[in-house]
Parts: sequence; C-alpha cells; structure tokens
Amino acid sequence: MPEPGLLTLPAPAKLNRLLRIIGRRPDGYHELQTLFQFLDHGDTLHLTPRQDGELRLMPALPGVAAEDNLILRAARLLQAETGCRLGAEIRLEKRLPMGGGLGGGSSDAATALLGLDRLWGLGLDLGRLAALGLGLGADVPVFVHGRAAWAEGIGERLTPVELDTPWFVVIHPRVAVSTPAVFGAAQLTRDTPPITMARALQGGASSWRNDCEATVRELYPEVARALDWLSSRAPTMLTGTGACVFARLPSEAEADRLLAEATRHRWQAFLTRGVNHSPLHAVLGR
Ligand SMILES: C[C@@](CO)(OP(=O)(O)O)[C@H](O)COP(=O)(O)OP(=O)(O)OC[C@H]1O[C@@H](n2ccc(N)nc2=O)[C@H](O)[C@@H]1O
Ligand SMILES: Nc1ncnc2c1ncn2[C@@H]1O[C@H](COP(=O)(O)OP(=O)(O)O)[C@@H](O)[C@H]1O
Repeated sequence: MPEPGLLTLPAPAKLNRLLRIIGRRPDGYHELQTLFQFLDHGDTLHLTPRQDGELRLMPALPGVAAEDNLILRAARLLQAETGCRLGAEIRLEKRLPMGGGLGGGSSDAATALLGLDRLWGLGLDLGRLAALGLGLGADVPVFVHGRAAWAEGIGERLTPVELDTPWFVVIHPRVAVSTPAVFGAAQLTRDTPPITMARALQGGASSWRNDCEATVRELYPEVARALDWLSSRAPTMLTGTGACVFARLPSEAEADRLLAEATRHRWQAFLTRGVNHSPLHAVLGR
C-alpha cells in the first residue's frame, strides 16, 4: 500500500558541457558562460506532509550538519517566504557524489522547493522558486526551471537550449573538490573573452572546454589521472569545478564497452545519457 500523501521525486544530476570564466565581480563571485545539461541519473527524494509544521530529514549526510543540508534550508526558506504552517518528512536516497560537480546538492534543493510547493499546495511559479533557490546556490535556478540552458552571470541568467544527447561515461576520482578553493586559486584564468550563445552552439561539442580544468588538475592529481585515462579513449571534459570527469560516446554500445573497461581498471564510474528536459518536471507535469 503506498503511504498517503507520499511524493517520490527525482533530483537529476547536471553536467557543464562548456564552462568559460569571463570575469570576477566585486563581491568575488565569478562571471561564467556555461551550458547546463541534465542526466538521467540522480538522487531521489520521498516527501510526506506533516501537520505540525516540523521538518525531518533522513538519513543525515556525512560531514553535513542537518541545518546546513540544502534540502532543509530550501524547506525553511519556503515556509518563511509563504507563511506555510505545514511540515514534511523527507527521505533522501543519495546517489550523487558530494563535491562531484554534478550539482547534487543544488538539485536536491530544487526538488525540495518544487516538491514542497506541490505537497503544501502553494502554487508558486517557477520564476519565484528560482529566485528563492538562487539564495541557496548559483546552480539551483537551472534545476528549478528544468530546461538544458545556456547560462550567464553567476549561472542565473538562463536561456533554454536543445543540445545533442550523447551517452556519457562519468568517472568519480574518489576525491571531493571544494568549489571555493578552485574559484579562490591564484592561477585560475578569469579573462576568457565572452562569446555569443549562437557561436558556442555553432562550434558544437568538439569545441567546448572547461576553464577550471588546468587549476583542478594542479590542485587534485586524482582528477588529472582520471582526465588522462578517459581522454585517451574518448572526448573527455571536467564538469563544473569537478571532481567528476565525463566522456562523450555516440552509442550506448560504445559507452557500455568503455564503462566495462573503466570498471576493470577500478575506476568508480557510471553510464548515463544527457537529457534536455528535467525528469523532475516530467513527474510533476510542470
Ligand atoms: C561552477 C559551478 C558550475 O556549475 O560548479 P559546481 O559547483 O557544480 O562544480 C557552479 O556554478 C557553482 O555553483 P554552486 O555549487 O551552487 O556554488 P555556490 O554554492 O553558489 O558557491 C560556492 C562558492 O564558489 C564560488 N563561486 C561560485 C559560483 C560562481 N559563479 N563564482 C564563484 O566564485 C564562491 O566562492 C562561492 O562562495
Ligand atoms: N543535500 C545535499 N547534497 C549534497 N551536498 C550538500 C547537500 N546539502 C549541503 N551540501 C553541501 O554542498 C556541498 C556541494 O555539494 P554538491 O552539490 O554535491 O557538489 P557540487 O556543487 O560540486 O556538484 C557538499 O560538499 C555539502 O557540504
């Protein structure tokens, strides 16, 4: 028997198919140009309403205090913003590595915002939920809108795009990368000339690069080893500030063969496909 009021929702991963750092704002945040695409792989959230207004999250994530968990922060923000007096019981099935550049925390937060909006009958539009989400992290708005996107600013100015949808073999080099450490590194290049979205799309996947790669290679030798191994077999990039690296394959069969080889070499890896529409929005019908 399904639990009454239970809502089970995906929190998909993302890849940065391209990432250019074109400047730094006075507040220290970096101005980016990036292409976000979702994956058909991610975390799952199970939400049930509570009448007493309490928020409970299970299980705890190693190294993350409950109050710092982006799911609880999103839930509290929504309660504060709307005056809603309902609460929720939230169970998180965590599959995405933390600090992996796959946006797991941001995606969990977006799924909590959209899921609780539905559970509590709030009816907020995506623009308002995205504005709330931006206060939790630069990557949250793209997950709220649910469309693959060309992003500018710190990642909040979004234009929906339809990208190619290859199969990917993603390797997690078993190290957590600190996003502030990469953005704070002296050697990071911050002066890549801006380009138009049209030019970026015209260039196609073979022209896309990630400006964080050289710095992440220097700071995290495990990531450099994964990039070297994978790129000798298929076109490969770093996602976000890492740690995950991904190879792009034209067919599932080729991706399967590469995954098998990666596993034999004891890499922690998985196979997935790029999707331009978030599976979260498909489930919610938004
Ligand atoms: C760079 C990206 C690309 O997708 O990478 P990943 O973190 O997913 O690897 C993201 O924009 C990251 O977004 P997110 O992880 O939400 O970052 P936030 O929590 O907002 O910021 C963490 C810290 O990174 C730095 N930061 C982040 C984003 C940005 N455009 N410029 C920055 O300088 C700031 O020092 C900030 O305090
Ligand atoms: N629900 C959550 N899932 C993952 N990380 C979270 C969550 N809540 C807070 N965090 C914190 O956010 C950090 C970045 O997480 P994550 O989004 O997984 O990585 P990235 O931004 O590199 O893709 C984690 O190291 C953790 O400290």
